[in-house]
Amino acid sequence: MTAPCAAAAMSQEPGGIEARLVLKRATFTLDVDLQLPGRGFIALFGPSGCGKTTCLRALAGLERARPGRVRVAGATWQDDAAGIWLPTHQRALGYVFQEASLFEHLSVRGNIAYAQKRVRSTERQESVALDQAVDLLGLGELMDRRPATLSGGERQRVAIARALAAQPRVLLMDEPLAALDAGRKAELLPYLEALQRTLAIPVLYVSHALDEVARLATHMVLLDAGRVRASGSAEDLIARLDLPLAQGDAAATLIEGRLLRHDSSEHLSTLAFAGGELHVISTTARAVGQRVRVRVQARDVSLTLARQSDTSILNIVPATVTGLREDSPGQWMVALDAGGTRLLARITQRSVQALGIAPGRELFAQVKGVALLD
Ligand SMILES: Nc1ncnc2c1ncn2[C@@H]1O[C@H](COP(=O)(O)OP(=O)(O)OP(=O)(O)O)[C@@H](O)[C@H]1O
Repeated sequence: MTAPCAAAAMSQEPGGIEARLVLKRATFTLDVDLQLPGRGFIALFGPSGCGKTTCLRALAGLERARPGRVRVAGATWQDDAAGIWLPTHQRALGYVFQEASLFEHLSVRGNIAYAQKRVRSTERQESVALDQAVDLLGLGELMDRRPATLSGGERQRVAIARALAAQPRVLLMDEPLAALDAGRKAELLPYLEALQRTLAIPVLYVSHALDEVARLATHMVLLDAGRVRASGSAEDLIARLDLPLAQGDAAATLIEGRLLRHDSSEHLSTLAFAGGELHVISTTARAVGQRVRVRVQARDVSLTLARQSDTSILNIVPATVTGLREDSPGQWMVALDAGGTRLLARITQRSVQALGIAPGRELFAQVKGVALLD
């Protein structure tokens, strides 16, 4: 944790993360080859036991992959072929666990300062960025408090700020919300979203909660039994019919757009995306032109062959069917392309037959619910 780098809104040199990791255990083998972007939230996603934590620990050097090769932002942390192995404390990384282990005898300020001290003084050029991290995590009011007086969510915010104070080139987060109840999770998520928008370093984020991933992830790695089943943009992976994410009640798609206007009397924002416009209820006024991301659940999308006019549904988008698959008895998942944006609709088998739904069919997607994510 000694190299200089951006903590918050400063730019990281290009390079991203490259990792070739093979780690064999008695009943499990991690065998992955990852090329990941140099910024954004990268979700490591998959069922329990698929190797998410092992992958994070191997990247951090807490466990030794053999063979292994890890490069982060141009720095080589491990290359067995070249005889290079950096122990964890020499890797410029921050690690946030399920439960924050803070120094109980130090204040919040003391905890953060401790991490900052570990960065060599010649490399400490990021104090502005650190202030930003403290700001982003809303810690201003808490700086003099002792950990014992903080809620679980507040402790996690301190743990994240402390990890950023070490000027990491990558932030590793292992299910940081898993130990929190629903209320605390909801409190912490907006802070994570702020980090997602602002941090110039990549965040590898382990989770098996699809709703969390849908809110935060820009890139996704889907792991299955120690191997990479798919890696790509969260928008793409989440909507692929050949992957298990586009299944059941939780199936949803992510749409990126720009805010066109906001009507404060109706609390209605309109955003433009590649497939047209979407209206979404929003109680906070936002700057026109701002990038916004919305989530549309497959169960909230219905299909019509002709554009409806006498309907309470505001969002009607022309789309083309790209594929379909049986989702559960009597229910089908239909994949759609709306001007290059992926959408999913979950409809009954009877409707599939009645409307003649098949790849290439042009129709209209009626979107009943749109949730604004950031
Ligand atoms: N210290 C260990 N010794 C032996 N096997 C282990 C050890 N730690 C984990 N495993 C096994 O390695 C596999 C991958 O575990 P890992 O914790 O990486 O999975 P995970 O995807 O993070 O799971 P979860 O979502 O439940 O946290 C599992 O089969 C697990 O039982």
